[in-house]
Amino acid sequence: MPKTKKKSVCIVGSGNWGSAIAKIVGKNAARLPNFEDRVTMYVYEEMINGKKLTEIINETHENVKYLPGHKLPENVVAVPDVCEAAKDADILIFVVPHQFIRTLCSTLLGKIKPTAIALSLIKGFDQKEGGGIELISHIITRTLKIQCAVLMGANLAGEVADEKFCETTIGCRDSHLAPILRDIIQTDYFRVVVVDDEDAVEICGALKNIVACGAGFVDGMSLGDNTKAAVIRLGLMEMIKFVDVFYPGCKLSTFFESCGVADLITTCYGGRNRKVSEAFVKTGKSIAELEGDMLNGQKLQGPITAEEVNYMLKSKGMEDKFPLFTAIHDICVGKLTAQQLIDCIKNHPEHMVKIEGASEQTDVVDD
Ligand SMILES: NC(=O)c1ccc[n+]([C@@H]2O[C@H](COP(=O)([O-])OP(=O)(O)OC[C@H]3O[C@@H](n4cnc5c(N)ncnc54)[C@H](O)[C@@H]3O)[C@@H](O)[C@H]2O)c1
Ligand SMILES: O=P(O)(O)OC[C@H](O)CO
Repeated sequence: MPKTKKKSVCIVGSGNWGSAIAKIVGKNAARLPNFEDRVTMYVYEEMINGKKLTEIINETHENVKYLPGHKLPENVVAVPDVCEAAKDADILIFVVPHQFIRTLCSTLLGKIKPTAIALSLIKGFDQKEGGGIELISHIITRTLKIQCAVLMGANLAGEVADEKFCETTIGCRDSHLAPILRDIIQTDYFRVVVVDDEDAVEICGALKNIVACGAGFVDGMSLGDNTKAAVIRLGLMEMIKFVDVFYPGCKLSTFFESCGVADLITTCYGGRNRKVSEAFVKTGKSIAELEGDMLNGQKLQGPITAEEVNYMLKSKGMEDKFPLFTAIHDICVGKLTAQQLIDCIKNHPEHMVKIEGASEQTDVVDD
């Protein structure tokens, strides 16, 4: 029987989530016979107390800046040059803040194996000229001409690194590739469900970050749990509508996977977007300033995603159909105050009589 060639894995990114996933992928690669032991991890180089972060990671096996307190497996090797890190990889796991993906893809063009496949863990979109958005996995496929599946879920990096039980969703249309991706990711505490609805999985991961900002504004104003639940529910309804309108053919069932309602909940309670948005209301500082003050180099995705979505909604004249997404964007850029959030959603299009045959208008009886 011919032996199947072992697959080599590269993790493109080494932030908070990149490092947490490196812990899992490194252990799985060393444990499973189908993968090369050595996993490369592209690290955007920076100096920490006069020493290169790559050197610190390779010597101490800890990403002291983005995931302090957690040991990475010794077979995970930090590499500062992305082309060097990716050149031999059969599987490229992309996990950088979404604002950096275009540049990274241009750098990698022509420098990777043509047979490589990608898995994107990146939550966000990119603006397309002329008023649209592009999914990050589509950018990877279009630029690098390789297949790209996605992984999204209720996965706060710190909790995953602590090995607390959670679920995740892989969106992959290729039935041959799906089990390979599942195997490199799954552990007994990190359980994987694979669905074929790739685009919806990715869109859920991006849009929930906008809703998390809304949840943070509500917390900042101490409006309580009922209001926060309303924002989360309206956010979910806008997420579903967004997919329905712009990506028809996706499945409603995808919203009930970890990438949907579960990620929405965890981000609206424990995420960075929520935390910074709460501080935005309480301190009056700008989002950019708070990101710098509070996140030690980690990056917020919600406000930029709100801007990307708004760019598209505006160009299509559809801002009023998505009042929550629109209000959150307007608050982030200072066009509205957080206190105006509730005014924007109290007449939400979701608030209607949902009984077939009933009139939307209250009948007025003349006397
Ligand atoms: N952190 C989480 O809990 C979590 C969980 C699930 C998904 N995600 C998603 O994963 C993606 C990556 O998030 P993260 O938490 O790993 O990153 P992060 O927020 O920790 O971002 C910091 C990373 O960006 C890198 N960086 C800074 N400037 C750069 C540049 N110019 N070019 C390339 N890289 C640069 C830094 O070196 C660092 O590795 C995001 O889309 C995020 O939404 C995050
Ligand atoms: O910390 P956030 O708000 O970027 O959210 C992190 C993850 O996406 C949660 O799954």
